[in-house]
Amino acid sequence: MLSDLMLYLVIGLALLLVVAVVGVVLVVGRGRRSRPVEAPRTTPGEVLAPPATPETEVAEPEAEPEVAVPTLEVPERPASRLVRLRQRLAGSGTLGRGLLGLLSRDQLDEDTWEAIEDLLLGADIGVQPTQELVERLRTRMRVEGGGAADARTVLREELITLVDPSMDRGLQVSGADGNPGVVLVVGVNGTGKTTTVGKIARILVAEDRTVLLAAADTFRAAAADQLSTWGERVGVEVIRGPEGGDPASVAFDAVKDGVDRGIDTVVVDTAGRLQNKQGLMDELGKVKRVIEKQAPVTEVLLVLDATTGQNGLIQAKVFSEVVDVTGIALTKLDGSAKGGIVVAVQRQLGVPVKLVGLGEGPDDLAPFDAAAFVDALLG
Ligand SMILES: Nc1nc2c(ncn2[C@@H]2O[C@H](COP(=O)(O)OP(=O)(O)OP(=O)(O)O)[C@@H](O)[C@H]2O)c(=O)[nH]1
Repeated sequence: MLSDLMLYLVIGLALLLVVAVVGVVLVVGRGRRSRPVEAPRTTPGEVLAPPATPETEVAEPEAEPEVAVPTLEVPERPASRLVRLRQRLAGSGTLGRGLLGLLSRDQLDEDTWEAIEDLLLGADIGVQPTQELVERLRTRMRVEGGGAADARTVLREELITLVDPSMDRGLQVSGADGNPGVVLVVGVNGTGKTTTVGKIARILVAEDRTVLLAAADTFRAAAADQLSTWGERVGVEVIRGPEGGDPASVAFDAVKDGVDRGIDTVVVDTAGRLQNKQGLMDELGKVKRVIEKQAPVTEVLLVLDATTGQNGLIQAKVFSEVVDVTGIALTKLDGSAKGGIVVAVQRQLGVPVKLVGLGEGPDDLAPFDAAAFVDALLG
């Protein structure tokens, strides 16, 4: 009897306990859900997702508020970029396919050779290199000729010879005697100069080098902003000056900073207004002289737009007379059916193409390689 009473008492207490626990859980849960969300604090210029409206209820389960940690991008390593060269050029590889089609004909008559010549000239290879190539192709096809496979081998070898695999295409990004390497980037506005500086910074970061960028294009504030954005994405500092200020002073400050801080490479973006040759000569000459009070310039990289054809060659000539150009970055090769400009510009300046721009994406800049380029052309 007494034990029955005790049993009912225990069951009753247990039920009470369960009701109490469920009640507490419900009250706490509701309290949490109705807590207003704090609007995130922003500072000017910060890019954030649209803020949640205060007082709105947040759906369950409640997540810990995310702290916006700026994540740095990890740029692609240069070696894997060459794969893209093949894809991008294959799209506009009319030159390679056209040449192969003609050379594989059973009868290589005069009309065919003329068509081959027209194709080469149309791809901006230039008159002299075209004649040389056609001459060599004629001889070899006569001696070795016959069949599409042979045509491909002969054409590949001769195109590689024309592009010249013996040229040193390494970008000089290292300084001597503890100085940083200084890369001075020159070229007409719109060729992709600022973009190329940003892309070079990414390549250097991918190779674990410390980098500083100098926005010495002080004529357009947007150019410095553009460069700052490139820098922020990979954690590279950008030295800039007041709009309309002296470009040489920005370049000097950046290189001095680079020397003081033991930076590996300083890349200097310049303005390339071609209003007249004397003005350009004065400006670029001063930038280079002033930099060299701190450390020697190790590379003068001329940025050329591959789609501008003969115009690009004229620009190249003017710049090479003003500064001692040591390498060429050929941009927008992805949008050009005129890959032959590589040959023409190297011949004109006697300077190697060291980098090629293959698109607007951040890692669309690849080190140039003669064999990979020809293979990409031939598809
Ligand atoms: N398709 C393609 N577009 C490119 C390439 N390189 C640069 N561009 C584009 O070309 C345009 C001009 O590039 P910028 O870097 O601003 O040219 P810039 O010579 O510095 O000109 P300013 O900034 O006016 O001094 C931009 O829209 C780039 O995205 C490339 O390799 N391929």
